[in-house]
Amino acid sequence: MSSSETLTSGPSAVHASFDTILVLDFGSQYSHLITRRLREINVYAEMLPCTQKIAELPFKPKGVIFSGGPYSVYDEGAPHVDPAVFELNVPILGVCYGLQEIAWLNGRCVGAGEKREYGPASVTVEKGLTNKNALAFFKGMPEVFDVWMSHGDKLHGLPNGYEIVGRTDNSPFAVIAHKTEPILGIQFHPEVTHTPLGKQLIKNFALEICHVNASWSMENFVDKEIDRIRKMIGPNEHVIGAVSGGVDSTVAAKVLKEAIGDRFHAIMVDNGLLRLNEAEEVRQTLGEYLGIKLTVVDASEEFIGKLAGVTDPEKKRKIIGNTFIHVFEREAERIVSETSGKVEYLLQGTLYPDVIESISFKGPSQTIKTHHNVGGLLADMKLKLIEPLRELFKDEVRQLGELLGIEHSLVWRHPFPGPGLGIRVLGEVNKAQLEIARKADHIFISEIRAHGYYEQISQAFAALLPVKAVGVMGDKRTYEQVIALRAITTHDFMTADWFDGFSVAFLKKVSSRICNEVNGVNRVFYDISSKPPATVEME
Ligand SMILES: Nc1ncnc2c1ncn2[C@@H]1O[C@H](COP(=O)(O)OP(=O)(O)OP(=O)(O)O)[C@@H](O)[C@H]1O
Ligand SMILES: O=c1[nH]c(=O)c2[nH+]cn([C@@H]3O[C@H](COP(=O)(O)O)[C@@H](O)[C@H]3O)c2[nH]1
Ligand SMILES: NC(=O)CC[C@H](N)C(=O)O
Ligand SMILES: [Mg+2]
Repeated sequence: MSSSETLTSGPSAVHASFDTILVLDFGSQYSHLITRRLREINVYAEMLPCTQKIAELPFKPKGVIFSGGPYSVYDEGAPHVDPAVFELNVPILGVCYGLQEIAWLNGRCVGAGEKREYGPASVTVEKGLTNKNALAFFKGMPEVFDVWMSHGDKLHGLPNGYEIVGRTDNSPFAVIAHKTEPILGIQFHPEVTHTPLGKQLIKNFALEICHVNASWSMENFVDKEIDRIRKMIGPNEHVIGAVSGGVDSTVAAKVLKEAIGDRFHAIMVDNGLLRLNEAEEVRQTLGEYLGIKLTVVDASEEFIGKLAGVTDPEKKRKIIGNTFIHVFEREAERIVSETSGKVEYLLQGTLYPDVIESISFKGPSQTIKTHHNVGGLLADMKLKLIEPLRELFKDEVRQLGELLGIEHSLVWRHPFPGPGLGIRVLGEVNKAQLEIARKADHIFISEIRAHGYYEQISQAFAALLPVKAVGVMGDKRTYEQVIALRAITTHDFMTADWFDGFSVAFLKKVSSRICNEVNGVNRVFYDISSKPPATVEME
């Protein structure tokens, strides 16, 4: 979602207003959890790749955490920090690979262990500790505590200037601390919930060793952000915003509305791939609840025309993404001519996970799907981006939405992808197929709401499969299509489970309503695939 030039936060009030802990990512699948845990205790944290040049840091952190990682520090080509990080003179905590990195840079005392250690272990704090930073790190902790390990390498000695302050049966160097400097390393992972007191340790590092002011909260964030945006835009300019009715763009739009009032122009594109009554409902709710005037641009013929005859999912996604760009280009021109004002900025609802994905040390992962990308507008339209949510996780966005008084149902809406029904009608998309998918989806979601399942599920939809099956209706043979129902639960949409809470009676009702009410369908399947190996959407 975010282009490479926006990897770091750019001009932001955040660092000026909140003490920041920097997490340097060595590619662990848990790296972002460190950031999460800090935010949960009201400490602002940001993650950057471990290769970040310290001289180019856009802010001065109050402390640095080195994450875990899949590599071995002694391997050729293994990632290493810019040694200048030690000259920042701020506390450092190394986690797993991070600990090994500290040991490697200070005496090369790391090698492959005889035994790999995955799972639970128990740390015993050294008796009679006098190390000031270790005492601060263990503040409020019992002498023995459970932790979760995941490593194959280990320290085979102490790095210069360090001492052991905690050990486990298998790891004599489970917790080490520099004798005088505030630098610590731990072999276990405090960020995972399997380390029950891990959050306390992270808190101790941030508050007792880095002495951060733990003031990060949505309340504190929002006023500053609105103020920053207002100043950035100035008193005369207009801003165009792509608004879908989804949580992210709705909250972002509300922030802009607060900042610049009617100089914010919300645009929703009716791409013909929306759900039943969606454009009208979004127009009403945004107007009614948020006082935002939304222009719905009907571009359905354009989208559906361009999709004619295309069956390849990636081609479909690219066509949809590009067509969005054309529509926004035209809209920006229209606003310029109607207001005779300047339109320099485009609002986008980019979230922190989108940013994290693009900064991870692991580098660009293989493209599974091309997400339709309003960020593509950047190059084409010469518009600058305003991304008020680019530092936030989804649950923080929801919190912010509630704080801004956005109606509950809008804040807790399931996500709906930009390409919409275009990727839920599998294979070729045309009006007739869209109509079938739209009706089936409406029945499924209405029943989910009626049965009180909506908030137990992270996302649900019906998809139309491009296959036909034989059936019998009113004594007549039918040869019709198949609807697949999908409902998932997930924390972050990176992995997901299929929802296993539907009652049999519910499934019977949905299936019977779809077959009876939607012409062209004679079978209904329920998708019981998790992600991975499946994905949430089917295309
Ligand atoms: N039909 C649409 N009209 C205008 N903009 C759209 C449309 N669909 C998507 N977008 C833009 O694409 C962005 C990304 O879509 P995405 O679905 O990830 O976010 P969202 O719709 O705001 O929230 P949610 O993830 O809850 O659906 C949106 O924030 C919005 O800016
Ligand atoms: O705005 C979007 N534009 C897209 O192109 C897109 N593709 C998938 N999704 C949503 O992303 C989440 C994960 O979906 P997948 O497991 O199918 O990748 C799910 O919530 C999907 O609905 C999209 N959202
Ligand atoms: N989880 C980690 O950081 C693992 C670090 C290193 N690759 C090891 O196996 O010890
Ligand atoms: Mg959406």
